[in-house]
Amino acid sequence: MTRPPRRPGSGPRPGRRQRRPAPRRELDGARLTAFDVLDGVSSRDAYANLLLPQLLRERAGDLGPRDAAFATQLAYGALRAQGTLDAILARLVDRPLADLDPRVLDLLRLGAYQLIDLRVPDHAAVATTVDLTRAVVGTGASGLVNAVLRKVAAGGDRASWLVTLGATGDERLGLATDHPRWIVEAWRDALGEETELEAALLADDAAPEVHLVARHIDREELAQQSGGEPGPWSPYAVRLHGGDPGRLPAVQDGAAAVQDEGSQLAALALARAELDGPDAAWLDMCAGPGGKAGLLAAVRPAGVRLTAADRAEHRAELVRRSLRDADDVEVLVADGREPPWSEGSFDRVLLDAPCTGLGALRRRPEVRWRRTPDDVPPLAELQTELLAGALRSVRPGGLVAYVTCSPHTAETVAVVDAAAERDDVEVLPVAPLFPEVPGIERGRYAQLWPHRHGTDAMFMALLRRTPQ
Ligand SMILES: C[S@@+](CC[C@H](N)C(=O)[O-])C[C@H]1O[C@@H](n2cnc3c(N)ncnc32)[C@H](O)[C@@H]1O
Repeated sequence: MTRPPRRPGSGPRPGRRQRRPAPRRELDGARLTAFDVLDGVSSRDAYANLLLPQLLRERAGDLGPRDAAFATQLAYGALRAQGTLDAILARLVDRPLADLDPRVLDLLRLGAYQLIDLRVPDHAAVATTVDLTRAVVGTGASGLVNAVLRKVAAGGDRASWLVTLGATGDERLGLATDHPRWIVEAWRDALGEETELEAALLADDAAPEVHLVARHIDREELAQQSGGEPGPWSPYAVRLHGGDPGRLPAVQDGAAAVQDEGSQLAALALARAELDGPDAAWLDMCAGPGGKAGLLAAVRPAGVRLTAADRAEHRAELVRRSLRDADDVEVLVADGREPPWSEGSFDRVLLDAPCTGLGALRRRPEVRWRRTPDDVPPLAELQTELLAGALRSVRPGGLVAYVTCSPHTAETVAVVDAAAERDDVEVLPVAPLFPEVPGIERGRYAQLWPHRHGTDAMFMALLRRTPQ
């Protein structure tokens, strides 16, 4: 094990007489880093996918690659498994979990995760968590942590605990696959059948591969440079099995970028669809941070001008960076519900709408516990208004691609079905644009799934504003 990273406030307090420290095992840097991620998520609403890489960068001198990988597994795994861990801990702690010091609860989650899901020996999981408790909370809390974790260990692994918890139906499915019950129900509804549901939820609980998009580099060359393989669906995708994509020359110089293969297909749906009449002005209406705009800029035919807009200034700035080397692009700060451009200005419009993100939970492990069903109706209202704005922005005969990284019916089929009731709107089927991708039909629309396609659960619909 490498040296544990120093944390602010962990040194001796000035002005106090130093007692000789009791001999103690060295703190485990990977576990400490995982704890710091859980603590940031609980106490400051941090995003684990931003905080963890930052901590790993800051502590690179102290943590070796194996420590970094273990810290990632621990932090992401314990965050994903929070519902199951809390159900177990609630059985063993003699007060509501909300009454515990939040740091103690996070330490219990970290220890319990190692016991029920990882093959960490009981004594190592318990002893390292007790050491960590002494260091970050104090000796007073370590007795409780020790006692509770011993009971978790005595209860066996996750499968045994599921039996002990006695859950059935959707509750069991949620506990087995790390999803709150309302998301289990939303995925069942979106899948439209039962047989694949558990596989879909399990795939949504696994760590995703990193996908690259080859924007201005031959993808075979990118595959060679990165040690990855061409993706099965997008002609621009390379799938990586490890390594830090930020170190690749092609990513550093903007010729390639990190982008889920499903997001690539969503941008390609707009670019591939046939269009009658002029085809010179494209709009990405909700473009921040610029992933799909970057691919659209790279694949558009010569002579097409791309406008990319976002309501948030800082997101528009990220789009500017993503498009820094592209000619004939314009980046605007604009609200798609009340756009500054004239009606019918564009031939093709991409609306990658703000959504719950239920299709990208693999990348944001804590989001499944942060989101609630109450988030859905206001987002559906915003999506409906934005789709009306997109249809106003496109010329008669032009195309709108409506995309979300959520499969939730209220954010997908319901929004597009309602728009399609208009006399001047026609639905175009998406699946024929991707004959090489099996199993994407969702009625007239398309839906990607982690268990079928190894991508985020992206939804895509294509609408044509019919000439009147
Ligand atoms: C799903 S993200 C878009 C991701 C982006 N297309 C990409 O591939 O990188 C949705 C974006 O919509 C923006 N947004 C939210 N409300 C908006 C509005 N009323 N008008 C324009 N943009 C909006 C958000 O700031 C966010 O950047």
